[in-house]
Amino acid sequence: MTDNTPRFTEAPARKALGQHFLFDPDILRRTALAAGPVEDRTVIEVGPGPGGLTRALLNEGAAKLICVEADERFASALEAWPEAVNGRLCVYQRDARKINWASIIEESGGSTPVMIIANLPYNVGTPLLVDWLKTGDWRGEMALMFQKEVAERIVAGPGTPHYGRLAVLTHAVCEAHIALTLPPGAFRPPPKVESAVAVLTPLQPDKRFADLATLEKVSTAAFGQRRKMLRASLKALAKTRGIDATEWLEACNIDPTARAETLTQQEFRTLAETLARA
Ligand SMILES: C[S@@+](CC[C@H](N)C(=O)[O-])C[C@H]1O[C@@H](n2cnc3c(N)ncnc32)[C@H](O)[C@@H]1O
Repeated sequence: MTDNTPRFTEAPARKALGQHFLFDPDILRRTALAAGPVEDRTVIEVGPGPGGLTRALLNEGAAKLICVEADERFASALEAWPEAVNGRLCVYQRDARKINWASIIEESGGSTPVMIIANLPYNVGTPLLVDWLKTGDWRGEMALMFQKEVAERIVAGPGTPHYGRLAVLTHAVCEAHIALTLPPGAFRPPPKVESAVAVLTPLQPDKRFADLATLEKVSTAAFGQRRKMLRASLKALAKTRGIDATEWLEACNIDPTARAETLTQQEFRTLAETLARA
């Protein structure tokens, strides 16, 4: 197998683009396979950089690999790879925050559900994830490298310190666990903190919660003032719908003096459903 991965010294890291690169073949293979086999699948990779994970995904048999990279140095190097020339690798030099994912999947001839596997730039990882969670029809399994604390916020359950909006939104549509934790020294240049790969697997369609927009409003309000009782933290949101927060909570069989961190996924769903009907 040809290895056209440029070496780190050829392209100094750009801090503003959150560039911390992986070169260890074992780590790259484990990341590529963290969400399951990629063989014969269409995969999206955001931020391929010098292409270590890209090469691992191709070596593991991804049928179509769609890469979105903001840095023109890396995008143009990847465009010269033989897989890009023969169409198996599709490179888009773009800002991933501005991508219409459904249209690039169609344009590149990919098949759904599409896996998303990426070592994400720290500053854009969370908004991208929230965007993908809200996308129902084309997204499949995801294996996403974040700073460890963000990965912990994604997989957290009720009553734990990292439980918040991100966990509530994630568990509305996916199961999630941490597959791999990496020390700063695994990257070049090393970041300041540890990193971890969060694996998200879509729930069966009948187990998914459809109204993520309302769920996001409820969880954002509830955790926005996480030390407050729910009757206080949800007061302003309830008012926008002309309802009383205490009555709303009681109608959902939730103690109005409880705090957001104790609510289960089902209780958040019930709150969102009731609010949407108000
Ligand atoms: C943490 S590095 C990962 C690089 C490579 N995947 C690896 O594991 O070695 C993040 C990559 O995302 C790219 N990037 C940063 N912001 C981006 C954006 N908004 N859209 C697309 N790519 C972006 C960076 O240029 C960089 O290549």
